[in-house]
Amino acid sequence: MMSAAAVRVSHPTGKLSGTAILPASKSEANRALIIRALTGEDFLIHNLSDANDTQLLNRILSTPAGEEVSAEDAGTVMRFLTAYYAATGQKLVLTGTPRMCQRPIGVLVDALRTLGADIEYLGEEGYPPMRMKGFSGTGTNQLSVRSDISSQYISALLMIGPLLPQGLELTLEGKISSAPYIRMTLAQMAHFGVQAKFEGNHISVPAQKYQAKEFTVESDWSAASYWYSMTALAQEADVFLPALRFNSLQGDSVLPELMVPFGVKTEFTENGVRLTKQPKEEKPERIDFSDCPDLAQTVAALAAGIKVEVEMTGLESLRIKETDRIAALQNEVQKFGAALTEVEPDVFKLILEKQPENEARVHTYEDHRMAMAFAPLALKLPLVVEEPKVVRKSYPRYWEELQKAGFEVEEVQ
Ligand SMILES: O=C(O)C1=C[C@@H](OP(=O)(O)O)[C@@H](O)[C@H](O)C1
Ligand SMILES: C=C(OP(=O)(O)O)C(=O)O
Repeated sequence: MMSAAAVRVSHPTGKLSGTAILPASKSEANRALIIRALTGEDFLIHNLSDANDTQLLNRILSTPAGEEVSAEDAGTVMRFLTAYYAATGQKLVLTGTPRMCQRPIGVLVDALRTLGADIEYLGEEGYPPMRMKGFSGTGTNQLSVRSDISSQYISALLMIGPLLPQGLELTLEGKISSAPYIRMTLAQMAHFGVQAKFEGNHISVPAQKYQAKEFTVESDWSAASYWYSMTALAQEADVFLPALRFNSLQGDSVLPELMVPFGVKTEFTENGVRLTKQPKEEKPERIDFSDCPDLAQTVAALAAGIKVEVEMTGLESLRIKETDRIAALQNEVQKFGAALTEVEPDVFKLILEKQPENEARVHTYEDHRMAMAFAPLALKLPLVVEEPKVVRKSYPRYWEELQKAGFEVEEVQ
């Protein structure tokens, strides 16, 4: 199924029940892997994600680096390794997929150069591939970095901060996008014995040593979002998601609150989360995705599927992810009778225009979240998802878990 050109997805009963297995968080796993590499010691990371983004980083870090390393399509791998190779003075070429070479990295490279890294762009200035040429460490420890493009640049810098001779004093300029991911980085650094201070727009990381220590990766709240969407779309639903925690490091754990207006009830139990349907109480208001950009596609697809008009903001960073996610959403929601229109700068309104297509064919733009966000709409009408293998980036078992939940997933051309 993973290699099929497309899958036809349907759900004969529209009723969902049972347990769905989530992948572990690739964000937490990739931070733990980088920090483990920085300690130079071996310790166990439990529940390491089977996501390709994590398996790839684990492979790269556990084998001697050759002359060229590919981060493939994994943003965290590209950004975290750039800082890691800079700080450890490794000399090699860092590249990725053609799309990765269109995802900007200039803010991070400029910051690392200021710290004393020698980095050369091999293609377009500001974009991978880059040649990492060593680290002189003669730079300052004071940095001002734009924080409105990607938090991954900040996380990458923070993780190498304790190893720099004078630590790191980081001033964040502009809006702080994806802020929970910065807090996740600091929380994981604290787990490994490194104390930092985040006040206002300033982060201070004194020079320190990481302590080798086991770490357990939590289940992935971003992946849970697709089960929230399925619960909202099903006629009846009672879904159990094991191992999700209320006190999560992940910003996407806002889902229980965010999904109330869509009619999903969340109960936390000792072993995980139970999702059931409840009446849709109120119309969802304008939703700001600045702190949880990976949930935007889930919500846009769901709103089209349950025919709820919604306003979405905080979407700037979506243009530079696995694909231009705004353009991709605008194309695909149309097939479900909706339109996503920018009504004022950075405010997008999803409105309902016409009847959904019979058996819509969803294009996935090499973006795992396009496949996973639209597949739940099969609870309403059968649909076709192209390039189903894209899910391997973060949730390789996605289609198997759908089948367990009563979906029919059949290979087609
Ligand atoms: O640090 C991380 O693990 C991530 C940060 C976010 O990216 P941006 O900071 O680029 O928004 C998020 O979209 C991505 O899936 C994972
Ligand atoms: C944006 C994502 O990943 P990355 O930026 O790490 O490629 C994602 O998983 O939605």
